[in-house]
Amino acid sequence: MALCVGVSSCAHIPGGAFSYSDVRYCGPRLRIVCAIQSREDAARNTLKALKSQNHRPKKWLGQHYMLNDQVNIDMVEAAKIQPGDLVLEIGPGTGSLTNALVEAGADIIAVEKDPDMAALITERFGHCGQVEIINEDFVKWPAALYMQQALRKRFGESEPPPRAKVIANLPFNITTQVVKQLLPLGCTFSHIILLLQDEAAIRLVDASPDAEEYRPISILINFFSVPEYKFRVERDNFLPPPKVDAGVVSFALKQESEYPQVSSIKSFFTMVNSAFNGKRKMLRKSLQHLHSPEATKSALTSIGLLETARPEELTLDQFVALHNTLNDPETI
Ligand SMILES: C[S@@+](CC[C@H](N)C(=O)[O-])C[C@H]1O[C@@H](n2cnc3c(N)ncnc32)[C@H](O)[C@@H]1O
Repeated sequence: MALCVGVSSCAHIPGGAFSYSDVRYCGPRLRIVCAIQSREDAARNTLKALKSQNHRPKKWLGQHYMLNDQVNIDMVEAAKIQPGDLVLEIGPGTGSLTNALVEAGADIIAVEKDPDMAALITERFGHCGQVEIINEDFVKWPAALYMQQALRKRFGESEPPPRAKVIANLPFNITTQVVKQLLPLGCTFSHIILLLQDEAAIRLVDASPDAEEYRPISILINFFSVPEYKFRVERDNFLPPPKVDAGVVSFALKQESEYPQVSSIKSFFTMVNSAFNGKRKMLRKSLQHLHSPEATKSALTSIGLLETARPEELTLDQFVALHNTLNDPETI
């Protein structure tokens, strides 16, 4: 538990607010926590920061800024941030979520694509040893490599190897890409907390074959993580308000030893993607460029399914069994 033992300095931050630094006791070490603005000022400061830069939110970058600091605090709580945690934030924008992370005592690596916002957040948090700002497009940024190096630099070769967390009020247009990019990185990240379009949030956590939008990404999510829908966020909490409400989702990432046992992850997902290419087609047809229809029929019946099975009828475990049966020469 972080115990604030004294205010040590006070500084002005863009947007007219005052921030302060304090000293916290965090387990074995004392830690300086900086740049905390008063909670009720979050919306006002976001507006002022944008105005001071004459900044109009850029639609093509999905810039919908959070005005309700309680949402930021709830996201930080959902990520179970502890003082000293290393956190990757995607798209910090004006820094309202960054501020909540700083307040929780995290060290933050914030990747922002918009140079204007990167400059604004550098001005706001550059003085603070807790925040490193990187002006890059996240989808082209080598997240695993950079974060592994950052973990080693902070924690050395300690055992078990420490993992970072990811938190983001994500631009909606890169949601799927980010999920696909980050979920297989269970040796680097332990938890990923994302604020998404509510419809996407519900769809991503509901990976049962009965779900309307059961797709390869549903299989991918459950293969690499344990997803959980956390809470809904009404659209009027954002500036400008988006056309739809949002929702917060948490993914607890599995480590490699916890993945379902398949002989090759690559060939497993090749099979899953091929299966759904022919959605509503029987698997014996959609998989015929990988396995003969006879082999698929025989594998399906040997794992207790009908030889007419279609991809939307199979659970993750059944896909795993199908893959392993089809790829084990002795069982066919
Ligand atoms: C929905 S806003 C969230 C801003 C801020 N975190 C908040 O909660 O108010 C999304 C942010 O992501 C940034 N962004 C958009 N595409 C990005 C990308 N490919 N890589 C990194 N940042 C991106 C935008 O410039 C914007 O600052």
